[in-house]
Amino acid sequence: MAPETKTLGGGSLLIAWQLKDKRVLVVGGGAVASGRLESVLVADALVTLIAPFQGLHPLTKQFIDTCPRVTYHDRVFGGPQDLADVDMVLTAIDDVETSEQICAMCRTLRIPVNVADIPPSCDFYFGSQIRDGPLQVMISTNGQSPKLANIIRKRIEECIPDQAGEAIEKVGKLRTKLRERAPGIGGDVGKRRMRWMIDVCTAWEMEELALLDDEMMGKLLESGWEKGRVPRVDEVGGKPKQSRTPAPTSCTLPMLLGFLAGGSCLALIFWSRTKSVVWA
Ligand SMILES: C[C@@]1(CC(=O)O)C2=NC(=C\c3[nH]c(c(CCC(=O)O)c3CC(=O)O)Cc3[nH]c(c(CC(=O)O)c3CCC(=O)O)/C=C3\N/C(=C\2)[C@@H](CCC(=O)O)[C@]3(C)CC(=O)O)/[C@H]1CCC(=O)O
Ligand SMILES: NC(=O)c1ccc[n+]([C@@H]2O[C@H](COP(=O)([O-])OP(=O)(O)OC[C@H]3O[C@@H](n4cnc5c(N)ncnc54)[C@H](O)[C@@H]3O)[C@@H](O)[C@H]2O)c1
Repeated sequence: MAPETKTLGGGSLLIAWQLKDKRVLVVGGGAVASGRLESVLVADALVTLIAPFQGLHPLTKQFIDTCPRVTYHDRVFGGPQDLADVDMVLTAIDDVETSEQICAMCRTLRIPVNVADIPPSCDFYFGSQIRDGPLQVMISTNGQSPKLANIIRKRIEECIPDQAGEAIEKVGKLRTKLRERAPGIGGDVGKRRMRWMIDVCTAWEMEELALLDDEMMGKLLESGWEKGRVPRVDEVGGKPKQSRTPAPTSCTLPMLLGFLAGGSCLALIFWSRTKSVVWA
C-alpha cells in the first residue's frame, strides 16, 4: 500500500546498525548498563566501559571478565577526553546532571548518544528485542510505553516458528553458494538469482529449510538452479515436513462416524416419540 505522504512523520528510523569493530563507550555499570553491553557485544562492537568497580552489576562484571572486546576503566566519567575516537556513547548512570553533560559533549562532537531513560538526551532509543541467530526483531513504541513494548515482544515471540533462526542461517549459506556459482552484481544473473531464491523460500517450509546441509544444498543447486526449477525436499535427499493439514481420511472418518451417530440418535428419538403417540 502506498504511504499517506501528506501525513508522514512522527516515527523513527528502524535500521540494523552495523557496529562491528566500531568503538562504543558505555558509562555506568549497573543493571541497565549490563543490558546495553549485551546489545552492543552481540553486534561485535569494541567496548570501553567506564564505571566505578563498587557499583558494578554481576552481569557487568561477567562481561568484563570474559569478553576481550571490553576494556574496563574503574573510575567515573572524566570529560571530553573520554570521547576521543568514539563512534557511539551509551550512558546508564544514576546521575541526571552528568548524563546531560555527557549528552551535550556528544552533540558537540556529533557522536550518536543514548542516555537511558532521558528521551530528550537520546539520538536513538533502545527497544524490546527478540533474537534467534540472525533473526532480530525490535519492538519500539517510540518512547510512548516501554512496558507495552515488553508485553508485545512476548506475544510476538510466541508466533515465531521454532526453526526460524536456523532456516535463515541455512538460506544465508545457500545464497552464498549460489553467488559463488553464479557471480555478478545486478543484471540478468542478479534477477534470475533473486527469482530462484524467492521461489525456494516460498516453496519450502521453514522446517525444511532449517534441515538443509551442505550435501542437500549442492543437490539443490545442481538439480534446481542449473535447471531453472525448484526441486522438492525429498528430491535432494531431505525429509519433507509432515503436512499440517490432516489427511482427508483421518478427517472424514470421525466426521462420518459422528454424522452416523447423530443420525441414529435422531432416528431413535423420532421412533420413540412416534411410539409414545401410538401408545397414548
Ligand atoms: C524497551 C526497553 C529497552 C531497553 O532499555 O533495553 C526500554 N525500556 C525498557 C523497560 C522499561 N523502562 C521503563 C520501565 C517502567 C515502566 C514504564 O514506564 O513503561 C520499563 C519496563 C520494565 O522495566 O519492565 C522506564 C522508562 N523508560 C524510559 C523512561 C523515560 C520516559 O518515558 O520519559 C522511563 C520512565 C522513567 C520514570 O518514570 O522515571 C525511556 C526509554 N526506555 C526505552 C527502552 C526507550 C523507549 C522504548 C520504547 O518506547 O519502545 C527510552 C525512550 C529511551 C531508552 O532508554 O533507550 C526496556 C524493555 C526491554 C524488554 O523488556 O524487552
Ligand atoms: N531504559 C531502561 O530500561 C531503564 C530501566 C531502569 C532504569 N533506567 C535508568 O538507567 C539508569 C541506570 O539504571 P541502573 O538500574 O543500571 O542504575 P544503578 O544505580 O544500578 O547503576 C548506576 C551505575 O552508574 C555508575 N555511575 C554513576 N555515576 C557515574 C559516573 N559519573 N561515571 C561512571 N559511572 C557512574 C554507578 O557506579 C553504577 O555502576 C538510571 O538513571 C535509571 O533511571 C533505565
